This record gives sequence, structure tokens and C-alpha cells, in this order.
Amino acid sequence: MSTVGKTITCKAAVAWESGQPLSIEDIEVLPPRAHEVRVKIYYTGVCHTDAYTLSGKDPEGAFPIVLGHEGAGIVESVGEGVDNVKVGDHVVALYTPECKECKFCKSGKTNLCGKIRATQGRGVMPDGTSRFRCKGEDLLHFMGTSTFSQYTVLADISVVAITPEAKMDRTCLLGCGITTGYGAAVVTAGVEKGSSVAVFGAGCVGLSVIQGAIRCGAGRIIVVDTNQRKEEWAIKFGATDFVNPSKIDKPIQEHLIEMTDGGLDYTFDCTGVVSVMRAALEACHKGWGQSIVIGVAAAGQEISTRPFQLVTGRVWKGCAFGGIKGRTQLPALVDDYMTGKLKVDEFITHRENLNNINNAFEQMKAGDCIRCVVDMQKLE
Ligand SMILES: NC(=O)C1=CN([C@@H]2O[C@H](COP(=O)(O)OP(=O)(O)OC[C@H]3O[C@@H](n4cnc5c(N)ncnc54)[C@H](OP(=O)(O)O)[C@@H]3O)[C@@H](O)[C@H]2O)C=CC1
Ligand SMILES: N[C@@H](CCC(=O)N[C@@H](CSC=O)C(=O)NCC(=O)O)C(=O)O
Ligand SMILES: [Zn+2]
Ligand SMILES: [Zn+2]
Repeated sequence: MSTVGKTITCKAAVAWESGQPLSIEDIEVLPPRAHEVRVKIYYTGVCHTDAYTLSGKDPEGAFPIVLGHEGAGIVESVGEGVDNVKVGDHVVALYTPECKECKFCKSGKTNLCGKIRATQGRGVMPDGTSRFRCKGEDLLHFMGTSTFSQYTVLADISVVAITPEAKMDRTCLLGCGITTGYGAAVVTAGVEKGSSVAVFGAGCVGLSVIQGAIRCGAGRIIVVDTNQRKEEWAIKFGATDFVNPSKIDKPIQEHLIEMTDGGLDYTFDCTGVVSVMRAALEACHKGWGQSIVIGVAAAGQEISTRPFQLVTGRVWKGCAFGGIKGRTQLPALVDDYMTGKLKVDEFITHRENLNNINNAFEQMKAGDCIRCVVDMQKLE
């Protein structure tokens, strides 16, 4: 029986309050309204940003909410006026939407889109209301995606159709971590052939920066991580050097400057630790080194350095989703994956079913997880 136009009851992992495990609930998912799309989510990754918001450290975090933003699924129904996707399309959810019409989208200078950012940040659909109900209460949406539900509703500008040939348990990871790191190197930094790169933090994001840097022809790629177990990962992905700062008897930036005859051409923070962001900037070469902040730092955290670091030519910048425009550029990344030019399978270290999604959060904390993929349609 068709579900089009009807409310769907399905399972979702609900975050009722901060700091508590997610709770598997039956929720009601309302039909999509104009310029909205309802998607059956097959797989979702679990990102540190989900854990960050669940922890209560996100200034935009509010509860109860359906978290998740690294998801892939199939369009179940569309609202009036939707013309970029159709029922049956395989899609990836985009927490950085692309309307192609706003000042940001038309600028040619950023992948950030302004069209629905305000309502997305408040956890509601663009018309200011929620499509999720549970136990008589509205649930908030997260990052415009809420992929921890078997069905979710997104703005049409927050989905991109991709080839159905690509497996959804892999493409979900292109919804955040892999695209973010890869894009940060290729699009945001524009790493040049032969240049030197330092990547701070070798999780999914940092390993993806390595992939992007290699694609750009970087010469030396130094990975800096306090977790010694990441050395093997870094080398496997193509890093030339690995440094564990806890084994160095001087500030890591000094050590890197010595290793590279004056500093790096490009550095990337993939930790979210503000002291690391400073070290990454200060490890850049005088005159031209660029440091890209990718990590998300907790509420109240601030970055600092001597302004002299910038006066003497170092550049500090950052990016969301790697600077990648989801609707325009993600299909090509999927093609790169399909033709073996982009690693995705290698990132999956853990798998869980929806009922055990909390295990994915525990695995992230344990330090040997790159990505856990959750099968949203399998409960047991
Ligand atoms: N800007 C954006 O669009 C996006 C940002 N993010 C953010 O990027 C960051 C990285 O994500 P992800 O790769 O999934 O995270 P991971 O935790 O998997 O990777 C971070 C790595 O950094 C290591 N680390 C922690 N502290 C330090 C330190 N002081 N010096 C060096 N290494 C350190 C960690 O070690 P250990 O294993 O011991 O913890 C871990 O190996 C997160 O903050 C996330 O929220 C993610 C996606 C998109
Ligand atoms: N809500 C937080 C900021 C969280 C954040 O920086 N999110 C990134 C994506 S992280 C993905 O895993 C992002 O897209 N930022 C740009 C944006 O417009 O949100 C806070 O308020 O500090
Ligand atoms: Zn993420
Ligand atoms: Zn826009």
C-alpha cells in the first residue's frame, strides 16, 4: 500500500536529553510539504559532531531531537514543486544545502548556503515546523538531515541524487567525514603539486585530507596524532611521516618547523582541539603557509595566536563540508569512488543495526573506530 501523502510510523533513535543514550522509539513522520522530500534512510554513519551535539556542548543543540547527518537512502515521496529529485532516486543527505539562488550560492566563493540556515539551526523545517512526532511531542530536526530515523524529511535543496549503482552503506559516508577532509585539501586549500602538508588528527576527516592531498600531488604529508594506533592508518592512506606529539619534548609546531626547513605549506586541524588549531597555524611556513580549521570545538572555546603569525603571512581559514557544493559536486565524488579513485570502503571499521546505535557512540570514544555504519532498516 502506498505511503505517499500519509504519516509514516517508523523506528528512530531519539535523543530526549543531552548526555543520555539515544532511545529507540516509534515515531511519526509527516508527509513532505512544498519543496520537501521524504527519504527512507537505509544507512547512516555516526560522526563526532553527532556525539558533540548529544554531549550538550553544541550551542545550537536542543532536545528532544533526531540526530544524524551522514545518511543515504531512497526518495519515498516529494512535496509540491520538487523538481531536483523524484520518487525512487538514491540520495545522500546534505547538511550543507545548495539552493543555487542565494547570495552565498551565487558568490562562487563558498559552499555555504544561506537559504535555510536559520531554521536548520533551530531544528525545524524551512516553514518553522517539525515533521517528527513522538509520544505527543514534536521532535527537532538536526542539521537539516536527521538520518537516525528510518524515514526523514529534508528540504529539497538538502538532497542530491546519485547513481543507484553505488552501495548506500558506502555513499552515506560521503555525506560528511570523507567529503569534508577530501574537499578541505582539494577545494578549500587547493593543495599544490609538491607542497608539504601536516594533518593534525587521523580520524575519518584527517585520513580524507590525506586522500585529497595525494590527489593534488602533495610531496610530504606529515600526520600528527596523539593516538599511536593511528600511525598504521596514516601510513596506509599514504602519509610520508607520523609524529606523536606526546613523544616529542618540545612544542609540536617547533618540531614540525625543524622537520620541514621552516614550516609547512598547508596544515589541517582535524581534532577540534583549540590548542591544536594554534599549533597547526604556527607550524605553517612564514610568508605563505595556510592552516585550515576543520575540527568542531565546544561552546565557549576560542582560538588565539600572536597576530605576528598572520602579519608574517600565514593564513588561517576554515571550512564546512570541505567547501564542497553538495548538489553540484557530490555526484562526481561518487563516480570517483565507483572508479576506484576515492577510498570509502576502507573507512568502515564497525557496523551496527539501529537497535544498537548507542554502541557506535561508545566505539568512537574507544579510539580504534574510523567510522561505524548503522543499518537503519535492520533492528536486530
Ligand atoms: N568542519 C566540518 O565540516 C566537519 C568537522 N568535523 C569535525 O572534525 C573533527 C574530526 O572528526 P573525525 O575525524 O571524525 O574525529 P576522530 O576523533 O576520529 O579523529 C581525531 C583524531 O585526532 C586525535 N587527537 C585528539 N586530540 C589530539 C591532539 N591534541 N593532537 C593530535 N591528535 C589528537 C584523536 O585521537 P583519539 O583517537 O585518541 O581521540 C583522533 O585520532 C571533529 O571535531 C568533528 O566534529 C567533522 C566533519 C565535518
Ligand atoms: N552548531 C555548532 C557548529 C557545528 C559545526 O560547525 N558544524 C559544521 C559541520 S560539522 C559536521 O560534522 C558546519 O557545517 N558548520 C557550518 C554551519 O553553518 O553550521 C555551533 O553552533 O558551534
Ligand atoms: Zn559530520
Ligand atoms: Zn543557497
